[in-house]
Amino acid sequence: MDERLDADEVFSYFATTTPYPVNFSLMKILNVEQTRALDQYTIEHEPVAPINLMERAAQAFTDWYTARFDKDRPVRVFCGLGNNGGDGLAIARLLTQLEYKVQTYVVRYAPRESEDFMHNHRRLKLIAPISYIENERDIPVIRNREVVIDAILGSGLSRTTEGIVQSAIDAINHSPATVVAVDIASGLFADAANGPNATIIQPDYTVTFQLPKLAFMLPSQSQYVGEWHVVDINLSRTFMDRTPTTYFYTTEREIRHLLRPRNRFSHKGSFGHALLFAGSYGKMGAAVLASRACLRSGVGLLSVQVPRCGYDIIQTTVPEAMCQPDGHQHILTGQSELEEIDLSKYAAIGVGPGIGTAPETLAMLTKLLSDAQKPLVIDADALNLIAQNRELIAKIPKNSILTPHPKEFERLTRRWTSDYDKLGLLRDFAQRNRLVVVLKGAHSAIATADGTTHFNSTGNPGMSTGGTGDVLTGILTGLLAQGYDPVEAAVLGVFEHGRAGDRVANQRGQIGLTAQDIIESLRWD
Ligand SMILES: NC(=O)C1=CN([C@@H]2O[C@H](COP(=O)(O)OP(=O)(O)OC[C@H]3O[C@@H](n4cnc5c(N)ncnc54)[C@H](O)[C@@H]3O)[C@@H](O)[C@H]2O)[C@@H](O)CC1
Ligand SMILES: Nc1ncnc2c1ncn2[C@@H]1O[C@H](COP(=O)(O)OP(=O)(O)O)[C@@H](O)[C@H]1O
Ligand SMILES: [K+]
Repeated sequence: MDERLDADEVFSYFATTTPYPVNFSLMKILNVEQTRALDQYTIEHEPVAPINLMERAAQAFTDWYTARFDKDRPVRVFCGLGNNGGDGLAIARLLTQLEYKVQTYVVRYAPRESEDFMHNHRRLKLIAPISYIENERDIPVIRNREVVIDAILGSGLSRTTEGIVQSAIDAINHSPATVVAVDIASGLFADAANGPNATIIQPDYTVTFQLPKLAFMLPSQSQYVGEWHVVDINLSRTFMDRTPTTYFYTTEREIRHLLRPRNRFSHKGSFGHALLFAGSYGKMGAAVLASRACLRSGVGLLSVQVPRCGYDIIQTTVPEAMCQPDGHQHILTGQSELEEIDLSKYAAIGVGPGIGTAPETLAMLTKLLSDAQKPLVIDADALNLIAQNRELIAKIPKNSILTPHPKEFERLTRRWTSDYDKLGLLRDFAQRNRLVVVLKGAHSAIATADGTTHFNSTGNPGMSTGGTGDVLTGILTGLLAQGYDPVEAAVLGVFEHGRAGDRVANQRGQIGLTAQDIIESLRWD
């Protein structure tokens, strides 16, 4: 895109090239051009002088900082020459005025400074000394217990770091200090892959302005992000609402819009009848977990198709569910022992947890994909079977929800070269096949048929334990049965699955968390 476009032109540029996405997602992830245009639009239309907007940003950062760090911890603020550096200088002034022990350094990598940098430089100079880093000798020794505020480069990064910037970043990374990045770690591209061997700040925290950045969602970038927080600096709501994007971040606000309250006169018929195909000999736990999670997600009625060996297990551990044993003792074949399965009876169908990859199960899945008239939830071994028989992809009912973890997604597509490549693969796969694909992990990414991707905000590493994916399948099947459309079901289900995991982690820590705990912690109000 032409960098010279002004804020209004950016509106019309994106409005004509990007589809307007689903309306329940409020928190957007904008790209670098859009972020710049958002600043510019706010400056022109609020209106607010750029220097006052910078002051607002510095104040928001300082409020965040002072709520967490005591005055007795020495602070070293490293500033570049652009507006990120200007933020750093203003932060140094505000902290000095609050009697923090601040030392400020300007990394002089170029001959020119931004206007607002110079303004804040003059103001800080009046109350505190400023040191300049022009070569390696000027870099201070950074000690334990100190805090480094990294304001060398922000979202204006346009090339890989080098020279004295690189040396300063290396020194900060090798120091024992706690590092807090202003807006984004210096050297990290906000929405594109960094080349190999790039020198980038590795912060403990990133305090970013207004909206999260795409890089924050990606596992490979996490060392350059640390724990991240968004601070509100009142950038134009109008611009954010009107600017189309394909990336969203799901927070509790969106979820409140999605949840449907129950009508006083509702009955179990109002919440759908779900069917789960799950389990095989030795993997009946997956069927139990998915079934219980489905029931805890508000489904009206649940039936479970399991191999004959699973009949007593389901009947005793999930008494609320009806159980239909397969004709086979150990695996699902689709040949029901009792009666022919009439798919039309079910409001939603989930398939995959623990089913294994036997040829008879493949035959059952193939028939299910052809016969199903509604979107399915497809997980685990069902995905592995599809990956081994890729011609089945075209048979998946449109708008079905697929829930691969990264390995399963790789089997369905190919190995990716970077997390950005992976996001592209995910979007294309969902769009081309008209599916909803939940790529699971930290910040699970939900890609939809219209080309948008929703990143989840809940969940924790305690959830990396066997069976949590089966729980998600149960949840999603339960939501589809209640009439949520597939995108809503995926966004809502993934969020609540993670939120339940966070409740458990708060109560008993991450390490002891199990999949069953997640089921017991689900809440929908
Ligand atoms: N524009 C605004 O109104 C606001 C901007 N804010 C701050 O401004 C930042 C963006 O400011 P800028 O656009 O000035 O960007 P930066 O502060 O990131 O600096 C960009 C400058 O550095 C140069 N540069 C880029 N890559 C480099 C590299 N690898 N090595 C050396 N120099 C490099 C660029 O040519 C440009 O001159 C944000 O991250 C945020 O911290 C905040 O104050 C909020 C308001
Ligand atoms: N670090 C993490 N942060 C947030 N959620 C996580 C994390 N690790 C795993 N999860 C969640 O736990 C679930 C794991 O699913 P999956 O890999 O299919 O496990 P399983 O096959 O054992 O059931 C997914 O929903 C995933 O998003
Ligand atoms: K920075």
